[in-house]
Amino acid sequence: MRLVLDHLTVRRGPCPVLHDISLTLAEGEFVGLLGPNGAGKTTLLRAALGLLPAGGHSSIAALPPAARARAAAFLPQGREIAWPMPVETLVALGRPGRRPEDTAAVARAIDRLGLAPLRPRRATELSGGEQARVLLARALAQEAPLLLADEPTAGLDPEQQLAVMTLFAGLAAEGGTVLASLHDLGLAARHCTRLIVLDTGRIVADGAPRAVLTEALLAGTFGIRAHLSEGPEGLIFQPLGRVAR
Ligand SMILES: Nc1ncnc2c1ncn2[C@@H]1O[C@H](COP(=O)(O)OP(=O)(O)OP(=O)(O)O)[C@@H](O)[C@H]1O
Repeated sequence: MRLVLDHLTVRRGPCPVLHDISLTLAEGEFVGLLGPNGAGKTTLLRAALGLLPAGGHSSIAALPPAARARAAAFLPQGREIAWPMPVETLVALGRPGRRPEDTAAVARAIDRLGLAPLRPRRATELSGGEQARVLLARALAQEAPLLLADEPTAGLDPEQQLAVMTLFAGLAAEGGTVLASLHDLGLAARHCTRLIVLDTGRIVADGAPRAVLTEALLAGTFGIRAHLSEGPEGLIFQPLGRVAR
């Protein structure tokens, strides 16, 4: 499902923290939403979903609540689980209902995140990274055509980070639309089909990873210099140092 944002603007107090964002995400795209701390990534995701008051238009926020819940799944930034319930019960919260297809969707989400061994454990007794994967499984159990994820790889070990990026690329390859905020530019460069970079609430770059991650953008927006090359398995990106802005 397409996501269309048209002149989306969010104010916090007197200051706009998201300025006039217009973009269209198509089926089959895995888009990395990048930008330094405070750039507006979380604000954009939440406003697109209608979770924040915003000016302009979002095709998802405009839907009635039930249609919105079917259209879009959201992984918020907060990862702490407060409910002492078994992993399987928590994942099933993403897919309430007792039809066979609901049970199958929950089982698929548990399987996709490699959570089978943790299924009977109490969610509050898992490690931080394990809890993060449980919350992602809950979002995936919705099997919505659009997935918005706020820093989905934060707190995960390298294998699990790669697993999540591969999973998201697979969802896009199957026709889904994925928008994920990311701080790891290497993972974004390698796995995303498109990168959108925010800086102080505005889009400063949008396109294929190789075209977006220029020396000038890395220095001007992120304050870093980096190595970027084409490897046999895709782009290789390694931050090398800070630069004066
Ligand atoms: N409740 C709030 N009240 C006032 N300002 C806010 C509020 N929430 C966020 N902001 C401001 O909005 C701007 C964008 O914040 P946002 O959380 O969207 O950034 P981000 O790109 O997701 O950052 P990070 O990478 O640190 O998670 C920041 O300047 C932040 O200080």
